[in-house]
Amino acid sequence: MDAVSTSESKVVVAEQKNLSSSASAQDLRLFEMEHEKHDDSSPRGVIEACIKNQENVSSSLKAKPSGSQFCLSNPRMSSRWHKFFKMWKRNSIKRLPSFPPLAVPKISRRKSRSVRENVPAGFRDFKSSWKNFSLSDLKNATNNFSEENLIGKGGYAEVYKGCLPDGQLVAVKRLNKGTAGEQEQNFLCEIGIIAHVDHPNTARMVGYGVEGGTYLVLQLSSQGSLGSFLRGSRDKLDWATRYKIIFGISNGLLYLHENCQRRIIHRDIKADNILLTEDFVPQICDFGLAKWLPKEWTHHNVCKFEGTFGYFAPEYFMHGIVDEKTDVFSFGVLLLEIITGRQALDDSQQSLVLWAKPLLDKHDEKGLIDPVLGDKYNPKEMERVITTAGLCVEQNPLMRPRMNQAIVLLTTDDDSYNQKFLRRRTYSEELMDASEYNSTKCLNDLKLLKLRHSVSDDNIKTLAA
Ligand SMILES: Nc1ncnc2c1ncn2[C@@H]1O[C@H](COP(=O)(O)OP(=O)(O)OP(=O)(O)O)[C@@H](O)[C@H]1O
Repeated sequence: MDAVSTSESKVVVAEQKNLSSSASAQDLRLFEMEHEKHDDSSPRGVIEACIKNQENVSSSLKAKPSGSQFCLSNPRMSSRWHKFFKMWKRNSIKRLPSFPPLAVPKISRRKSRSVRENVPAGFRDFKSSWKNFSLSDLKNATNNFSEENLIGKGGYAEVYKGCLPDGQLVAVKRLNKGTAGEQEQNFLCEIGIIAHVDHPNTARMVGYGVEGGTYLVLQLSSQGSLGSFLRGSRDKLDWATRYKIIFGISNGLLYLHENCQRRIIHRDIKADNILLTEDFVPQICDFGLAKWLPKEWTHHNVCKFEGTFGYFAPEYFMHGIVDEKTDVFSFGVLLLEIITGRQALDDSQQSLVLWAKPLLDKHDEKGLIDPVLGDKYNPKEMERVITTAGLCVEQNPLMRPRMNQAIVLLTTDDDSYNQKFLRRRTYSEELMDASEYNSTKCLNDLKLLKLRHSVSDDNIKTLAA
């Protein structure tokens, strides 16, 4: 049996909106939360937009639609995503061959063109190749969801290895944690993001199932997760493989942040969410927490504190701020794990960032590098990865590189670029002095966090890293 991967340090620490001590920041957060509810750019927003479109389509066949009739402020819209899910389930059981948004009513060619033009961009690209699996298809594939087929467990789901009748190996993700409503929501969020994602370094979906639960069917990554190599008894990875993995993850993350149709922030970059193909090509998976950010937004504020301890950027747990730099911080933690062979949080809940910071500051490469590697690594590559990791886990987001800069840092020996970046850091350091991310503020916020959520002193130390 394959080793079962678990993410026990996964947390959902509940409402965090009162953490910020400033009233105006809170007001802004509440205002943004209100906007989030009507945000066309979130997965749910797009799904609502789709229903809006579908209703427009059907009414356009019956009567002249009034544009405002379907605006998001219409009270009927509030429960639409739920209606959508119900409709989907109903259609699904009728075994529609493809994802519902493509199943628009039959209309004339001219109307069809105007309908297509009205379909939100994301929905035009929903994969018609996705298969809709019945519950019995999935049971047959996974040997009735047997223990032997269980290959992973996360905070939201259990993942089973499966084999389709044509011999294709798949991973069946059964979203079975939380209430039925939460399962639906997680399912729609994940599917809403993954529909837009198409890159060699992101997980590939084969289909879905909505009968007797909610299921995502993904291509099987036969080497399992990077997490399973970093802990446990599997053979340790050599440096060439580690470097290939680092390069692939950085490309995948750059794609999500900058090159995908929408700006996607993953929010849960960690070793367990990096799958490895037979040839150790890394694929970012688990888009359950991912967020879309409209181009014009600098960042997003979240009201629910979700993610994995050990990978949180300080601005995220202190203020709920989500943007590219929160992913960059988690990517930095991941780099440190790959360099050192240590975990983001060890068995005694000590933070890797806290442990590594003094060594990074002293440029103590020998102290950082995984002893398993001995001297079997490319020193230039190692130096570049260490420098990049150090920058990515900077406490102040301004000092962290964007992913396109991280890739240059990881791949170039051009000292002038590195120096330019490091000079910018000096300026940012000055900014940091004036910023709210000073240690007193940080400790105050952490004490509040402790009071509100019974976080242990050890975790406070960890979070302060
Ligand atoms: N396509 C796949 N191929 C092989 N293994 C997979 C695949 N998808 C998931 N897994 C395994 O299952 C584990 C859990 O999957 P995933 O992270 O998607 O679940 P989750 O409940 O959303 O987790 P999390 O708590 O991180 O949100 C992964 O760490 C990995 O070990």
